[in-house]
Amino acid sequence: MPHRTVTPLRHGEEPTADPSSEPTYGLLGKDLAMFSEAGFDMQKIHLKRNAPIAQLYEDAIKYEGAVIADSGALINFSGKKTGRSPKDKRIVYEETSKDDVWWGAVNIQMDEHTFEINRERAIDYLNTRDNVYVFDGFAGWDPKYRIKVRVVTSRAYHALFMHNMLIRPTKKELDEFGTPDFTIYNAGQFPANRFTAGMTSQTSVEVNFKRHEMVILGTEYAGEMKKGIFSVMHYLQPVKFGNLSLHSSANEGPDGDVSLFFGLSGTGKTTLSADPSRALIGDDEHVWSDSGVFNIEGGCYAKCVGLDAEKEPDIYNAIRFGSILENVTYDYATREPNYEDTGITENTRCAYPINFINNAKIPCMTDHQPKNVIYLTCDAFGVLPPVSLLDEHQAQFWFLSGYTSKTPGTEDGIAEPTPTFSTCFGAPFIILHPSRYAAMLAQRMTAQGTKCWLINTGWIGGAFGKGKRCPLKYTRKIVDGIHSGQLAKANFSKSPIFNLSIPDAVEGVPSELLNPEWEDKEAFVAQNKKLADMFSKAFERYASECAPEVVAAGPKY
Ligand SMILES: Nc1ncnc2c1ncn2[C@@H]1O[C@H](COP(=O)(O)OP(=O)(O)OP(=O)(O)O)[C@@H](O)[C@H]1O
Ligand SMILES: O=C([O-])CC(=O)C(=O)O
Ligand SMILES: [Ca+2]
Ligand SMILES: [Mn+2]
Repeated sequence: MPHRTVTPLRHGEEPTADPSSEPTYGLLGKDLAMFSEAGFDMQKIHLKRNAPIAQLYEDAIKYEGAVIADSGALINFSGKKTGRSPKDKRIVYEETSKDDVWWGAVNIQMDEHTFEINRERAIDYLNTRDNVYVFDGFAGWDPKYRIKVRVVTSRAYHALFMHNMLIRPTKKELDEFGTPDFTIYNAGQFPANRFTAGMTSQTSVEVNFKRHEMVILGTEYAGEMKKGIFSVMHYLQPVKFGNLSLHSSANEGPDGDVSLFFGLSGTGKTTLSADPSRALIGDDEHVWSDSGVFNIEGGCYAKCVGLDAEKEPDIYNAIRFGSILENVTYDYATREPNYEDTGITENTRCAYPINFINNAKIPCMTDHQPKNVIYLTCDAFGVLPPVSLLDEHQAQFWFLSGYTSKTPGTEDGIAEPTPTFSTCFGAPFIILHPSRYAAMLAQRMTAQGTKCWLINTGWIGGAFGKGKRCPLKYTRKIVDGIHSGQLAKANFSKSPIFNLSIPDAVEGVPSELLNPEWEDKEAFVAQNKKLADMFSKAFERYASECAPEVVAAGPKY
């Protein structure tokens, strides 16, 4: 490609006025025809494929009201929706996947015809835009199991987000990209028609495994795209390859010991996997294959609320040119992001390419099998110990339960700690019956002799309102103790009701902190029972699918 020098522009002049010399088109012949066949008006729309970061910045600033932060990151806003919309997510009922999908509250059915209507609505909308952005990249670092993903969107910010979150192709890979394995049509700026069959709001996020497509209407929250691809992997990896997809972060120590950190949103996957003494494989979505562990993504999507340069330096320093801050407010005079402000949402985020983390392991995969699996839970009841060791049946019980608690303030209408049981630590993303993932996990952990730990990053010394959140510095020490092998050698005592094995000492952590018991012992036991009741109720729906030992590994009283 010959270089073209652009002379200074006059006010209002477009730098890419001549589309034939647009360096980022990169689509010719068959590749271009693919867009016409999909319904795009190629005479009219200005298609920018894998555009350079700088161009996406310019467009986001010009057309979307984005601004540049003092660090060089791009600050964007997602509009009305500032989090995912699980109630508006649907899976198309069709013959190729219908027998594998776990239909119900998590995977809501959509018929094929309605998908066609929404797909056409999305493409019609995109055809009305002057600029349409395409990002072609990969999901999955292991070349054996990766898929080619195409994102088509009307917002430069969405293209940059997926540039950061997918695996970026080399020039050669882009030239030879060919037909994608999966395509996202993101028309999130445009609403779904509420009178279309099955629509309950103006938001619709829908996945069609037969067409290998996803359509987004009525939400501009960028996380929908990332978690949409995760859902695709939760189907493809087990069904096509026999691999286990995981809502977890992963890192590797200097001796090649791999840890997986499972946990629901906000429990600490990103925070705890960023560890200066270990190489980061990834912060949110992985696959445990026959040959090891690989990251699905090319980037991280970190929570920004209360972000502190001293407590989380790796994440703080990753926020620079190329990173996207989402729904973070800023000081108008200095362009400094205000991480304390939750005025727009608690769920402020930053998306950055994983290579912005100093000790990222690139390529983001390992041929070592996990030595430690850590379940993260943020317990607002103040019942669970900061760390405990689970036996193999408890490991399955806690995985299927997927417990954490939401705390007041995070969501509207949450007045007291609200337990959430999100199976496989990620119910909104799973496609198959949870017992299929649980069985694969158990089989792998047993085969590898993997140890399973439960870490409570939530309240200790009392429930929410009385106790305090376990200080991050102590949780980090606990994680260090797991990695050094020190914790496995500790003496353990059993907790009441939940029967968890609690170590008596962890280097750098005050011993009294390790035992969750409150001064008021009666109140502590009552609180244990309250939570245990919730566990038992939540587990009812899985009980018939698991071995009696797994059911028996739950709380007893
Ligand atoms: N003891 C602790 N351990 C871990 N995180 C803590 C602790 N105390 C407070 N935090 C805070 O909790 C939050 C954990 O969020 P994190 O981004 O790691 O969640 P996540 O599991 O990656 O969620 P998601 O899947 O939504 O990305 C951070 O804001 C972190 O600063
Ligand atoms: O998907 C999102 O919006 C953020 C995330 O990682 C999660 O909720 O697990
Ligand atoms: Ca995260
Ligand atoms: Mn996540």
